[in-house]
Amino acid sequence: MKVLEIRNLTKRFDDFIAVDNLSLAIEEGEIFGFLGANGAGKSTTINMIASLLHSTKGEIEILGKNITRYSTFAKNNIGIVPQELAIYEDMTADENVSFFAGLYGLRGAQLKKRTDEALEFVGLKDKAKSFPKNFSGGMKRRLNIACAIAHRPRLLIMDEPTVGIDPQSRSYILESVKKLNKLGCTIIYTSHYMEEVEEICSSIAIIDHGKIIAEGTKEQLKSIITNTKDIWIEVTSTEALKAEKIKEINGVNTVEVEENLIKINFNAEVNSLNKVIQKLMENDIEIRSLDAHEPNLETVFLTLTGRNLRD
Ligand SMILES: Nc1ncnc2c1ncn2[C@@H]1O[C@H](COP(=O)(O)OP(=O)(O)OP(=O)(O)O)[C@@H](O)[C@H]1O
Repeated sequence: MKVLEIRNLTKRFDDFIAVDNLSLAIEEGEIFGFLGANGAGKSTTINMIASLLHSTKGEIEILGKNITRYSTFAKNNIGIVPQELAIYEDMTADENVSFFAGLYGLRGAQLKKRTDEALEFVGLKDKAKSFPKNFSGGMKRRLNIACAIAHRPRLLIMDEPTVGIDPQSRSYILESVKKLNKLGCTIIYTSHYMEEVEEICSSIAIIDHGKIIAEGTKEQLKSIITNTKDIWIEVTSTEALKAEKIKEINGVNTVEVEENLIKINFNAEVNSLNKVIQKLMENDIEIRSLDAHEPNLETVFLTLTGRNLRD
């Protein structure tokens, strides 16, 4: 069963095309990673799925029903954890959750029960009567999640839910995502943290300039780049290094410099390592060690878009 199907979705802001004829389908039970650099079009797409923004063209179906024609059905089956926190600081935690659950039509004993369950789920039951203005960033995020799940949506959309929070809350959120998914909720998860996406997502789409440029399981995405290899060169100093000079070498796809580490992605069919080493020696850059690395999602992203996910 497809929880979400998007066909030829386009969003224009005047002359600018933020989402460009995008098609996508998500099967029930997935944790779907939606990856893209800043400005790639993720939030615009998500806002159209959540009916917060009108599309210029195209169709969106939730559980087989068009979201414009069946707007109440769509609303009741979607939960959204927005990038910006959407909680009221001067309402207690349980009042916040009840308020949002109430917007989905829950009332009386059921509203109370679902509110308690949602707070318990995110580990804030003992804070039900506290005000979020006294919460840490991570606790506010968790409350935001409780507000989005109390009405038990079949599809939960999480837009960068772990930005700027402590590691403990972060792992709490990741565990809750997995637990929610086991309970039958399908999840769309956007993040700038590639390792999070590798850890929890069963399938992934990469969006760039409003278009899906790759889609599949982690393994499928990694297999796109079997014709490349990653070599990390540790040097004593990168001060004299001109990364562009290395990038010019035939067979070098990307070069990243992190402190004393140079990460190079090569085309496996061209032997360019000798030339790279020669270039480093010419610039009096002393090599400490050299390691071959398995490609990860970061490499896939870099190879396909020519950019880091976090710029
Ligand atoms: N209301 C708007 N009017 C004009 N341009 C917009 C509007 N909203 C978004 N854009 C543009 O559309 C593009 C896509 O933006 P969007 O917020 O969807 O990107 P994103 O992938 O979610 O990025 P981020 O990771 O920064 O949230 C950007 O270039 C942005 O400037």
